[in-house]
Amino acid sequence: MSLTRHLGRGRDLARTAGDHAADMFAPLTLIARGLRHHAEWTRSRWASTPKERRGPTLFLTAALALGVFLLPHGLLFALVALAASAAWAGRRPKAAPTAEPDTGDLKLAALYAALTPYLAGPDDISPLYSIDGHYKTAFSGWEFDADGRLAALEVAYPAYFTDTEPAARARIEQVVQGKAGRAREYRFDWDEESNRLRVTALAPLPTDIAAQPFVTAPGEIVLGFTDAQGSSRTIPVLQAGTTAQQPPVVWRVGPRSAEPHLLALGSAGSGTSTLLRSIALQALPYGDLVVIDGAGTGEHACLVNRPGVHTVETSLHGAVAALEWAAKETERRLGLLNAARHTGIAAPEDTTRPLWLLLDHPTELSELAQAENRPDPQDLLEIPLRHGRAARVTVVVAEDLEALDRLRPTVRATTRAKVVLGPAGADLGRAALGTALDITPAAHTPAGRGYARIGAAAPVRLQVPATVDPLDEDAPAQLRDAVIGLLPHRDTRTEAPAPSTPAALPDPAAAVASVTERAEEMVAELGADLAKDAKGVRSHPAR
Ligand SMILES: Nc1ncnc2c1ncn2[C@@H]1O[C@H](COP(=O)(O)OP(=O)(O)OP(=O)(O)O)[C@@H](O)[C@H]1O
Repeated sequence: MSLTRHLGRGRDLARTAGDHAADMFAPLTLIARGLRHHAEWTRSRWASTPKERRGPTLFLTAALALGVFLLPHGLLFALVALAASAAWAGRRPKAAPTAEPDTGDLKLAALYAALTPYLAGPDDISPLYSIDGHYKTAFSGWEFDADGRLAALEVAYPAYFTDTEPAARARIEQVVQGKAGRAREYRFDWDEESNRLRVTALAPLPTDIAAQPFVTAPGEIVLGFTDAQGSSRTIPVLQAGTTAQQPPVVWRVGPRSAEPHLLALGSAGSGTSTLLRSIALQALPYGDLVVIDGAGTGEHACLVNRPGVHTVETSLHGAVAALEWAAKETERRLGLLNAARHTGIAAPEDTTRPLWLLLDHPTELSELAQAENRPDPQDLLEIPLRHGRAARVTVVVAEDLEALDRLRPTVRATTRAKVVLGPAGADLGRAALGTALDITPAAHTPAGRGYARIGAAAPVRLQVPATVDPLDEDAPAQLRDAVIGLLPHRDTRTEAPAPSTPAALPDPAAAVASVTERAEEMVAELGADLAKDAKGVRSHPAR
């Protein structure tokens, strides 16, 4: 007989002996389990018995035990009864703890199943995603919030998934948002190098910040507020009666700004006019405004006749006149600034005072202009848009998202600060911001909610401060008062107001001539060798 057979027989014998022993000791095990159960029951009853009743209970038990003991064969009967009841109690298998269905487990399994059709490869030998697979093979980390909602998730995906294609990404993002809850926004961080996707649910942005003076440097405009990731600083703001630190989305304007003009797009009622009003209130203490309300809804009527507001136009005729003046004013400023730069003298004060052209729904006027065969207001914006940065002229255009195609290429190309408000589909959002969003918007967004992109930076979330129309009687009185408090009055201007009507401003050619004259005088004083430079000033026409 070979050694292997010996070993095999030995194993069989040992297994048989073990089985016999288990059978033999089974009743004892049963009784022991029952006794343990009885002991636990007794302990819990004792613990739940009030202290004052413990003495009598103990006394009654001892009396019963003594009675049983004194009975003929009482002890024997008691032991048999105890063993029988222990055997009965021990017979019942210990009730498995009723496992609460883990909702997190169910949610992750559902998400895994939903992702499988998009991420499974039919020819994959060891697939991360398969019909009978488990989510733990693909999900490497997850977090749930206090309400049991998915807060963060890290997902691995196969290398063959086309993660560079926006459409493929969008499909996965839609599935994740659908399963994790459409009421929230999610940030999708695609790590293409390691084939991992990190999903983070984003907390809603505060909607209770009203219009107020913001702590910023001149030339900085607070477009709204974002999350900590979207801003490098915080500013103090009055919020719900207290001062809180909030991260602002700041847009810098002026000659050193790489994004001197802004385009705000949004669906109807999403809050683009409110954003324009918020910008106007922040710009007014340091600059002058020309407002064109193309929709003619009178939403900017609160600015009429305010110091620093040249005009608020709602008609095509008025808009064309104001924009023609703005184009000439841009040229006048450029001419004076160029001349001042050549001669080394300080530029006249009225050339350095910021001028803001705020246009709400200009495409409506463009259509009207086309029908009436009049100059298109958008064409008149060309000079301020192209040369506004040097001339301290800033253009802000607010338009309906649907009218994006009706905006002139110059307007779209030169407005390098972008805002999109309200629900925008992935394609429209990308067209408006010039890049794909790595955040999927929530199904319902409050007014003034959207995304901002300053230049080539990544888009950030944005909530515009509640800057309601003070003439809107439906708006809360508190919010209206906040705006009224910020509207300038004659005695609250921080700087001398610029001429109140466009016609009152000096003629650009005359102004250039006067600076040239002053330059010539200086040149004469400084000597003959500077005379050449003086001729140079004359030969530079105002562009
Ligand atoms: N940031 C905000 N906070 C609170 N309410 C806002 C905000 N933005 C807009 N609203 C409110 O939403 C409504 C619509 O706002 P608004 O008129 O600015 O939208 P819009 O995009 O200009 O709409 P439309 O294009 O139809 O003119 C108004 O009642 C306004 O008070």
